[in-house]
Amino acid sequence: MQNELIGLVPAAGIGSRALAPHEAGEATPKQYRLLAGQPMLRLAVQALLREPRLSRVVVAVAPGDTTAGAVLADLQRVRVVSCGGATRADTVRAALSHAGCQANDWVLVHDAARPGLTPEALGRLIDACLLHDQPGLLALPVADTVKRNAATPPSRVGATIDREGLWLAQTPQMARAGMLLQALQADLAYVVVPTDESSALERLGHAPLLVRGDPRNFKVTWPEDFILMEKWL
Ligand SMILES: Nc1ccn([C@@H]2O[C@H](COP(=O)(O)OP(=O)(O)OP(=O)(O)O)[C@@H](O)[C@H]2O)c(=O)n1
Ligand SMILES: C[C@](O)(CO)[C@H](O)COP(=O)(O)O
Repeated sequence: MQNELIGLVPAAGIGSRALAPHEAGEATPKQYRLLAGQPMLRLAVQALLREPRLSRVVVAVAPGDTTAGAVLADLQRVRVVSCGGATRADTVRAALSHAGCQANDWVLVHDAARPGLTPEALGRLIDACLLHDQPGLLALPVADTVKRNAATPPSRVGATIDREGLWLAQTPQMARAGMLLQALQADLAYVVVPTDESSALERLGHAPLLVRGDPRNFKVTWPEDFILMEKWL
């Protein structure tokens, strides 16, 4: 049997940085906020489903979350699992165990907060990983001059960082399911939690491929990002 390509969307975050200062803690998690009339999670899942090589998409939500089931109910090839954890890495690790995939299947982990994923960028990532039989991720070379903040407030420049060779990581990040699960399990021994799948793989000595992403695939993180993403969409 051929190895499956499976989308995995961690969607158990609360979107704290997306809250405007006046918004209460009761606000809707950002993945369910509407963009062009559609919940952001639904748009991110649909972006994956547009790729015919993906056999299915698994969406991992926080225990007790009933919203995802409702907003994704009519989509084929989608399964919601309630195994969200305290960090994104915890959510992805648990979802891998619930996804029913074989060790050699490919998993494409994609943020619910990146609804602007283009079919071209997704296709590039899959082509590269399959061609080289290597894990990989979408990313963009840093275009701006990079500053490090000084240690003491107020914010001021502590140093200018050489941007040569620096890339900003996006998602999807693609790897064999077995390799990724092993990396995320090994990672439990570290104090610093990996913020993406690539970091976990790097700690095991892997060097995921950097595949050119797309500016439209930015992560909706701050309140003003909703307006920008809506314009793109
Ligand atoms: N415990 C967590 C934390 C994050 N995520 C998911 O990881 C993706 C990227 O995370 P981010 O954009 O940082 O989302 P939040 O953690 O929700 O945002 P914030 O850090 O601002 O609270 C999102 O799809 C988010 O739902 C998750 O599944 N489980
Ligand atoms: C995985 C990721 O989107 C890569 O840029 C990012 O690391 C996740 O966001 P977070 O802010 O680190 O949770």
